[in-house]
Amino acid sequence: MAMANLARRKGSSLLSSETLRYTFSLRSRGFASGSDENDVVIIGGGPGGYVAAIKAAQLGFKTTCIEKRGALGGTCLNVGCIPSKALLHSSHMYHEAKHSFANHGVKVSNVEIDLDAMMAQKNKAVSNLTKGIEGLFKKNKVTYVKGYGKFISPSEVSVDTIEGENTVVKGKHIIIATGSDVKSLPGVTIDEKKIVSSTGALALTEIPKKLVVIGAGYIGLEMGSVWGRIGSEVTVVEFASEIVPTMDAEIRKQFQRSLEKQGMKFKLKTKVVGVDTSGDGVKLTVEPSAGGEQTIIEADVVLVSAGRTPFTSGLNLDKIGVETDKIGRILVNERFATNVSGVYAIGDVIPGPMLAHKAEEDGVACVEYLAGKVGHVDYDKVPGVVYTNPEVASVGKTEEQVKETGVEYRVGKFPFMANSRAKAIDNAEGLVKIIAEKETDKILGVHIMAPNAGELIHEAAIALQYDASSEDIARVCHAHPTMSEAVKEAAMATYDKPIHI
Ligand SMILES: Cc1cc2nc3c(=O)[nH]c(=O)nc-3n(C[C@H](O)[C@H](O)[C@H](O)COP(=O)(O)OP(=O)(O)OC[C@H]3O[C@@H](n4cnc5c(N)ncnc54)[C@H](O)[C@@H]3O)c2cc1C
Ligand SMILES: NC(=O)c1ccc[n+]([C@@H]2O[C@H](COP(=O)([O-])OP(=O)(O)OC[C@H]3O[C@@H](n4cnc5c(N)ncnc54)[C@H](O)[C@@H]3O)[C@@H](O)[C@H]2O)c1
Repeated sequence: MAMANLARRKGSSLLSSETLRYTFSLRSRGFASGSDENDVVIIGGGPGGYVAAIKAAQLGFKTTCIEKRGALGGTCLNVGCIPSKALLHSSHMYHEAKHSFANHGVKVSNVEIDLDAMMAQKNKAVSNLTKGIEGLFKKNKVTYVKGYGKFISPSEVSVDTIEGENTVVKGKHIIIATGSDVKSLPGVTIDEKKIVSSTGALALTEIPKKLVVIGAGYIGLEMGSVWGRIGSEVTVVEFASEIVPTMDAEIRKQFQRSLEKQGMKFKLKTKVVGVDTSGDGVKLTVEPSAGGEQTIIEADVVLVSAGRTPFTSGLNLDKIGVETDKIGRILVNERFATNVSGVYAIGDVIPGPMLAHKAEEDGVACVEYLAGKVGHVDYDKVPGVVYTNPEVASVGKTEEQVKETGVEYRVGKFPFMANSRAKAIDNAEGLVKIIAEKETDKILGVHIMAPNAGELIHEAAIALQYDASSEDIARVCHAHPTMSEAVKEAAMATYDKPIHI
């Protein structure tokens, strides 16, 4: 995705005092007409769709958002980011109480897990947040239609509402934000009881004694951590030769060791070739990815987390002629326009990282372009975080990717073992790794493994966005004692020498 010039974007940003004038200019261009036709219609109310809807309304567009599930927030709020992070936090607290409190002189006895209470807390978090978005729609005057949308023409969407009626929503611009769904595996039928997707894994009613996870990616490692911390024996079967294949190799190796120390078992270079659910549990037949001798793994529950696939089912894309690629992703240009005039797409349904914050950025940029402004998303600088313990966060290129470009580079590292805050709290696993161009010292990638890596990474994200050098970070005064000082020291190690090792 082309990167817009930030300075230009700043220059073109709307001051609130200009909003009225701007809205008037939209009207004079035929927008916000006062008829029942919308300026912008969005199909899908996930992080891409609902953020695009709010931003469009804020820009003066008459906006309608159509969502089929009866709750806003999409996969992320309902069955993704939020419930998984709620369970990760609760299970972490249990694990800490059981295994770490005593080291800090906190004695607790009879630490027990109350699964119903844990699920209730997760459900409360989800429902508060989804209702919050409805509130934001009202505040911003976004019309919310609850139902399944399908194209009748490039400017008309027929909606089967959840009340059982049908209505047609018209728009000058229609944005497809229908997200993604679980990628199924041949011969493995998800029943959300014994064989579950992430959705089922977020709502199990009993702690499985044995959990087998298919796919060592984001979902497998996060959900495997949740259930492993509260008692499941977790085995992860991964087709590739490594876990999270997109991660920097050095960080990935340390990460795998850490998960193994926590009890997670890995069967790498292995594929599932058969599933038998006829007995009490599940029997999985696996064999080496390249073929070979078959073995059986037994499980009470199997989680299928081998990726997600764009969701466009029932939209009638064929009817209006919207082009997709071989794996069903909608093809768009740098302004998120499809090949059909007036139809756009954002989020998980188009190419790029399948992440909530990326979908949000797409949504904002797409409607900014519609408003004649300059949108901005740079897929090379989207941070990624695996919310395990420790967390692993990264932004920019891995060392392997930099090597492939042929650019000469330097690497600076700093372990949390040498960070005073990490030692003070007795949580010093992990490191910061910075990769910078040798000639210019420009930062190319930052990788962090630490308990709060998902928060620490944003300093690096800003640095990358502003083309900073490692010396730029190193010369910024960082508060003491903080984990962030490890980022500064890693930066010092990149262009010169660190102080504390
Ligand atoms: C278990 C799990 C954990 C995750 N954790 C994270 C995380 O921690 N951080 C992160 O960044 N990402 C995470 N993700 C990924 C994140 O959820 C997605 O990247 C994000 O939700 C994509 O947003 P979206 O708006 O493109 O699509 P979605 O969130 O999928 O929203 C699309 C919406 O469109 C609706 N829809 C579809 N078709 C129609 C139709 N025809 N008519 C009306 N409505 C329709 C759907 O009901 C859905 O609500 C996680 C995903 C999962 C499954
Ligand atoms: N923390 C987060 O940001 C977060 C959390 C959860 C999900 N997500 C998003 O949701 C998407 C889907 O998550 P996911 O974990 O399902 O996918 P993933 O792409 O992260 O990982 C899938 C893994 O399954 C492996 N795999 C594929 N086919 C296989 C097979 N037949 N047998 C064994 N292994 C196989 C792949 O090699 C890969 O390692 C992610 O790509 C991510 O974008 C993000």
